[in-house]
Amino acid sequence: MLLLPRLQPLLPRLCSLLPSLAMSTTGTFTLHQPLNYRAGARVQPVDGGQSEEVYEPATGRVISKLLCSGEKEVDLAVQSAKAAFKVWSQLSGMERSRVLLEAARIIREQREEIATLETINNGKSIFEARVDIDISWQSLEYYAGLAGSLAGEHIQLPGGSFGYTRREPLGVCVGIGAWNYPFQIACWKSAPALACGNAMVFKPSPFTPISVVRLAEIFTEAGAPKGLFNVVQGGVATGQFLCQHPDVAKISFTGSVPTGVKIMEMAAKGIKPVTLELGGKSPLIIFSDSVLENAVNGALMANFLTQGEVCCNGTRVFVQREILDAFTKEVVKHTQKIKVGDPLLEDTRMGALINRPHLDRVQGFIKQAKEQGAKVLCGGDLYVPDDPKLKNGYYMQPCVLGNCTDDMTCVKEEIFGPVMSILPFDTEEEVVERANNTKFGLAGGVFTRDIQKAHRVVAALKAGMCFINNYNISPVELPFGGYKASGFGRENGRAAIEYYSQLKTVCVEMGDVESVF
Ligand SMILES: NC(=O)c1ccc[n+]([C@@H]2O[C@H](COP(=O)([O-])OP(=O)(O)OC[C@H]3O[C@@H](n4cnc5c(N)ncnc54)[C@H](O)[C@@H]3O)[C@@H](O)[C@H]2O)c1
Ligand SMILES: C[N+](C)(C)CCCC=O
Repeated sequence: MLLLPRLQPLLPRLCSLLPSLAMSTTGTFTLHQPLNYRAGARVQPVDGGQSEEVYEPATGRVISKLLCSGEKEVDLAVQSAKAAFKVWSQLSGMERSRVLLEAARIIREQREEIATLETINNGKSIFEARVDIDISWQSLEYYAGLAGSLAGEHIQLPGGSFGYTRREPLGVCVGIGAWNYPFQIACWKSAPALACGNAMVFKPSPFTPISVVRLAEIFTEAGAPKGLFNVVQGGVATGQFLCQHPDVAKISFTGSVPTGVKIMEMAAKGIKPVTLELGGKSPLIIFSDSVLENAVNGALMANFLTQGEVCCNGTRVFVQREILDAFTKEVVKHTQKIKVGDPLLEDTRMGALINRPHLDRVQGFIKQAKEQGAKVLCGGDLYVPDDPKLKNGYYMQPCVLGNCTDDMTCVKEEIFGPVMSILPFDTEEEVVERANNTKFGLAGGVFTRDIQKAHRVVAALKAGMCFINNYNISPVELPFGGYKASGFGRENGRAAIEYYSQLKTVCVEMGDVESVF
């Protein structure tokens, strides 16, 4: 019941939007409304085939069912986006900006409701879900700010002739999302796409289909043309229909490396540009001259947000040998204090993992780590909360592994769970070489008081998103994306504009035509 007083002022609105949310504590929410959104309304897919159960990770309950969209429904969504694109792309940047600002305002106003939905469907703590929703509306505000200033160049040519460039939208963009940050991923994709004048069809992960439909409703409420942002639900087949659709101009994908490869293959066939935000196994390097408390807090931030299900997590924690014991002792002490349990309770800091198969997979990594010689310094076991309604939830104790070496599976593969591996090192040269010895290149972090060393080391890291003396903060002004197998293209920051627009060059002759013939 802890959230109810906080939700009280919103109750009339919540009751009208999602009747069961107003009554929700963990274990009470159900949703029977359609989960597709097309042409400004929730709809059932015209050719909905397979039905998928949607779970509440905190309890293991089925809370909704989605119908996977087939080829016809995908086509209707794309046609709806195409129609909206005709109108939206003709607006000025300032006009588009106003709609995005209004959407950001509505998200702020409904922060608690959306964060609650996210927590119920994803399993992350309400504390974190609120931060995700804040980052989401900030993304809309940021691109609303840029929309009015998107412009080309004027270039003088001989004899008074000149050229100019126009920054134009691409058309209908497809967004495909992962389940760890459902609402935030949709905002990171839709905000720059819409600011540039595109329309979007978004497919969330079938594990977390719920909150993105709220985003679609909010865009409509904010004054976007009907069809500007559509949602189709489904898994592999629905994603493939989207990627292969001839009227889709661009695909922005967040997910695993193997799926990223398939997306790129499909995009290649249609010569469509792609943005790939893929997985990682990022290094966090802690030098002996770090402020120990900051380094420990940084390592916790780098490993345990969203139950460790974070693409850019710094899961290979390299610690300089002089402080290995002191760092390990502190990090274990703090990890043991992380409150695991009901994600809707205010003091919970780690909720439930996304589903049973994923929890089993993470447990498998820990078992294998032990077999390969790693030592469990804390956590790693399944956690069964006392509250009977949480008995079938997907909980585990956050885990710190010591005695790790670079060749262990837990150090090489993305676990996507709350498992930190500690690796000792001696010299700067050695640690840079080991940190880069991975197929991934999403992120990296350095803790040191030596400013020259900090910049030298991040310059040497082969990773797209580097942190000095912090980790996993996400200002929307900063570009985010990977090197190597972690993908390419950028979300956030001005850089994302490049990936949602194209440049037209216009050459203007002011004199007569001098033919060479
Ligand atoms: N770099 C980032 O920004 C970022 C952010 C979040 C998650 N991730 C990565 O995502 C992975 C976890 O997410 P996941 O399990 O949802 O990934 P996933 O690759 O299994 O699925 C991602 C999305 O792709 C869809 N999909 C699956 N196969 C498809 C196909 N053949 N064609 C079209 N669409 C298809 C899924 O339905 C889902 O919506 C991790 O590897 C994580 O690192 C990366
Ligand atoms: C908001 N974070 C923590 C930087 C995560 C970004 C998305 C990666 O999964």
